[in-house]
Amino acid sequence: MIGIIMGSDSDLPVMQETIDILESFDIQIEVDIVSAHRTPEKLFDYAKNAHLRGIKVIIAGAGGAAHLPGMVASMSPLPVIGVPVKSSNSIDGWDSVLSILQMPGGVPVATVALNGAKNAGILAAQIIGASDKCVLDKVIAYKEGLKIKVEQASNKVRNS
Ligand SMILES: Nc1c(C(=O)O)ncn1[C@@H]1O[C@H](COP(=O)(O)O)[C@@H](O)[C@H]1O
Repeated sequence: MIGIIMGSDSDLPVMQETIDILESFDIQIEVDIVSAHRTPEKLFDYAKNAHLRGIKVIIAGAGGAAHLPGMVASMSPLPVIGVPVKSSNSIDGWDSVLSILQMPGGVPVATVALNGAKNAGILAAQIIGASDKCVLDKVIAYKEGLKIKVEQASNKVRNS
Protein backbone atom coordinates (compact mmCIF):
# COMPACT_ATOMS: atom_id res chain seq x y z
CA MET A 1 0.00 0.00 0.00
CA ILE A 2 1.12 3.54 -0.76
CA GLY A 3 0.25 6.39 1.59
CA ILE A 4 -0.67 9.69 -0.04
CA ILE A 5 -0.93 12.71 2.24
CA MET A 6 -1.26 16.43 1.60
CA GLY A 7 -1.17 19.53 3.77
CA SER A 8 -4.62 20.76 2.80
CA ASP A 9 -7.60 19.78 0.72
CA SER A 10 -6.64 22.73 -1.50
CA ASP A 11 -3.74 20.49 -2.71
CA LEU A 12 -6.16 17.83 -3.95
CA PRO A 13 -6.53 19.08 -7.55
CA VAL A 14 -2.75 18.58 -7.97
CA MET A 15 -2.47 15.42 -5.87
CA GLN A 16 -5.38 13.82 -7.75
CA GLU A 17 -2.84 12.99 -10.48
CA THR A 18 -0.97 10.77 -8.00
CA ILE A 19 -4.20 9.04 -7.06
CA ASP A 20 -5.20 8.54 -10.71
CA ILE A 21 -1.91 7.04 -11.87
CA LEU A 22 -1.66 4.66 -8.91
CA GLU A 23 -5.27 3.57 -9.39
CA SER A 24 -4.46 2.90 -13.06
CA PHE A 25 -1.67 0.58 -11.83
CA ASP A 26 -4.15 -1.16 -9.47
CA ILE A 27 -1.95 -0.31 -6.49
CA GLN A 28 -3.69 0.00 -3.16
CA ILE A 29 -3.56 3.55 -1.76
CA GLU A 30 -4.59 5.38 1.37
CA VAL A 31 -5.26 9.12 1.06
CA ASP A 32 -5.44 11.64 3.91
CA ILE A 33 -4.91 15.28 4.86
CA VAL A 34 -2.07 15.71 7.37
CA SER A 35 -0.40 19.00 8.23
CA ALA A 36 2.83 19.50 10.15
CA HIS A 37 1.66 23.00 10.97
CA ARG A 38 -2.02 22.50 11.69
CA THR A 39 -2.23 18.90 12.92
CA PRO A 40 1.22 18.14 14.40
CA GLU A 41 -0.02 15.30 16.64
CA LYS A 42 -1.67 13.58 13.67
CA LEU A 43 1.54 14.01 11.67
CA PHE A 44 3.57 12.43 14.47
CA ASP A 45 1.18 9.49 14.70
CA TYR A 46 1.08 9.03 10.91
CA ALA A 47 4.84 9.14 10.41
CA LYS A 48 5.63 6.89 13.38
CA ASN A 49 3.10 4.20 12.43
CA ALA A 50 2.73 4.16 8.64
CA HIS A 51 5.22 1.28 8.19
CA LEU A 52 3.45 -0.73 10.91
CA ARG A 53 0.16 -0.43 8.98
CA GLY A 54 1.53 -1.92 5.77
CA ILE A 55 2.41 1.28 3.93
CA LYS A 56 5.56 0.83 1.82
CA VAL A 57 6.09 4.33 0.37
CA ILE A 58 4.76 7.72 1.47
CA ILE A 59 3.95 10.49 -1.01
CA ALA A 60 3.55 13.88 0.67
CA GLY A 61 2.38 16.98 -1.20
CA ALA A 62 2.36 20.47 0.27
CA GLY A 63 2.59 24.08 -0.79
CA GLY A 64 4.15 27.22 0.68
CA ALA A 65 6.40 26.56 3.67
CA ALA A 66 6.14 22.86 2.91
CA HIS A 67 7.48 21.15 6.03
CA LEU A 68 5.21 18.12 5.71
CA PRO A 69 7.40 15.81 3.57
CA GLY A 70 10.56 16.54 5.56
CA MET A 71 8.89 16.10 8.91
CA VAL A 72 7.41 12.78 7.78
CA ALA A 73 10.85 11.69 6.57
CA SER A 74 12.36 12.68 9.92
CA MET A 75 10.17 10.16 11.75
CA SER A 76 9.47 7.38 9.24
CA PRO A 77 11.82 4.63 8.02
CA LEU A 78 9.88 4.50 4.71
CA PRO A 79 10.94 6.20 1.48
CA VAL A 80 9.23 9.61 1.27
CA ILE A 81 8.48 11.29 -2.05
CA GLY A 82 7.80 15.02 -1.78
CA VAL A 83 5.52 16.89 -4.18
CA PRO A 84 5.98 20.67 -4.13
CA VAL A 85 2.53 22.15 -4.77
CA LYS A 86 2.12 25.63 -6.23
CA SER A 87 -0.45 26.96 -3.80
CA SER A 88 -2.43 30.14 -4.45
CA ASN A 89 -0.47 32.17 -1.92
CA SER A 90 2.97 30.96 -2.99
CA ILE A 91 6.09 32.74 -4.23
CA ASP A 92 5.61 31.17 -7.65
CA GLY A 93 6.04 27.71 -6.07
CA TRP A 94 9.69 28.31 -5.18
CA ASP A 95 8.89 28.39 -1.46
CA SER A 96 7.52 24.86 -1.68
CA VAL A 97 10.24 23.52 -4.02
CA LEU A 98 13.08 24.75 -1.86
CA SER A 99 11.59 23.72 1.46
CA ILE A 100 11.06 20.15 0.23
CA LEU A 101 14.25 19.82 -1.84
CA GLN A 102 16.93 21.12 0.49
CA MET A 103 16.86 18.43 3.18
CA PRO A 104 19.79 18.05 5.56
CA GLY A 105 22.11 15.02 5.23
CA GLY A 106 20.65 11.80 6.61
CA VAL A 107 16.99 12.63 6.01
CA PRO A 108 16.28 12.26 2.29
CA VAL A 109 13.07 13.28 0.54
CA ALA A 110 12.86 12.28 -3.13
CA THR A 111 11.54 15.55 -4.54
CA VAL A 112 9.69 15.65 -7.84
CA ALA A 113 9.03 18.74 -9.96
CA LEU A 114 6.63 21.52 -9.00
CA ASN A 115 3.14 19.99 -9.20
CA GLY A 116 4.85 16.75 -10.31
CA ALA A 117 2.20 14.60 -8.66
CA LYS A 118 1.96 12.12 -11.54
CA ASN A 119 5.69 11.43 -11.46
CA ALA A 120 5.49 10.93 -7.69
CA GLY A 121 2.99 8.14 -8.29
CA ILE A 122 5.11 6.54 -11.00
CA LEU A 123 8.23 6.71 -8.83
CA ALA A 124 6.36 5.10 -5.93
CA ALA A 125 5.15 2.33 -8.27
CA GLN A 126 8.74 1.78 -9.42
CA ILE A 127 9.92 1.46 -5.81
CA ILE A 128 7.18 -1.10 -5.11
CA GLY A 129 7.89 -2.77 -8.46
CA ALA A 130 11.50 -3.49 -7.51
CA SER A 131 10.18 -6.31 -5.29
CA ASP A 132 6.74 -6.94 -6.86
CA LYS A 133 6.74 -8.43 -10.35
CA CYS A 134 3.07 -7.66 -10.96
CA VAL A 135 3.63 -3.93 -10.35
CA LEU A 136 6.91 -4.01 -12.30
CA ASP A 137 5.07 -5.42 -15.32
CA LYS A 138 2.56 -2.55 -15.10
CA VAL A 139 5.38 0.00 -15.02
CA ILE A 140 6.99 -1.69 -18.04
CA ALA A 141 3.65 -1.58 -19.91
CA TYR A 142 3.21 2.09 -18.98
CA LYS A 143 6.65 2.96 -20.34
CA GLU A 144 5.94 0.99 -23.51
CA GLY A 145 2.79 3.12 -23.88
CA LEU A 146 4.90 6.28 -23.65
CA LYS A 147 7.19 4.98 -26.38
CA ILE A 148 4.27 4.13 -28.66
CA LYS A 149 2.78 7.63 -28.21
CA VAL A 150 6.07 9.25 -29.21
CA GLU A 151 6.42 6.93 -32.22
CA GLN A 152 2.88 7.81 -33.33
CA ALA A 153 3.56 11.54 -32.95
CA SER A 154 6.85 11.13 -34.80
CA ASN A 155 5.15 9.30 -37.70
CA LYS A 156 2.46 11.97 -37.86
CA VAL A 157 5.00 14.81 -38.01
CA ARG A 158 7.18 13.04 -40.59
CA ASN A 159 4.19 12.21 -42.81
CA SER A 160 2.61 15.67 -42.70
N1 LIG B 1 2.80 23.25 3.69
C1 LIG B 1 1.70 23.00 4.40
C2 LIG B 1 1.61 22.25 5.57
C3 LIG B 1 2.77 21.54 6.19
O1 LIG B 1 3.89 21.56 5.62
O2 LIG B 1 2.57 20.93 7.23
N2 LIG B 1 0.36 22.24 5.99
C4 LIG B 1 -0.37 22.94 5.11
N3 LIG B 1 0.44 23.41 4.15
C5 LIG B 1 0.10 24.09 2.90
O3 LIG B 1 -0.54 25.30 3.02
C6 LIG B 1 -1.10 25.58 1.74
C7 LIG B 1 -2.33 26.43 1.89
O4 LIG B 1 -3.31 25.71 2.59
P1 LIG B 1 -4.83 26.24 2.67
O5 LIG B 1 -5.32 26.28 1.24
O6 LIG B 1 -5.56 25.21 3.51
O7 LIG B 1 -4.78 27.59 3.32
C8 LIG B 1 -1.39 24.22 1.09
O8 LIG B 1 -0.68 24.14 -0.15
C9 LIG B 1 -0.86 23.24 2.11
O9 LIG B 1 -0.17 22.14 1.55
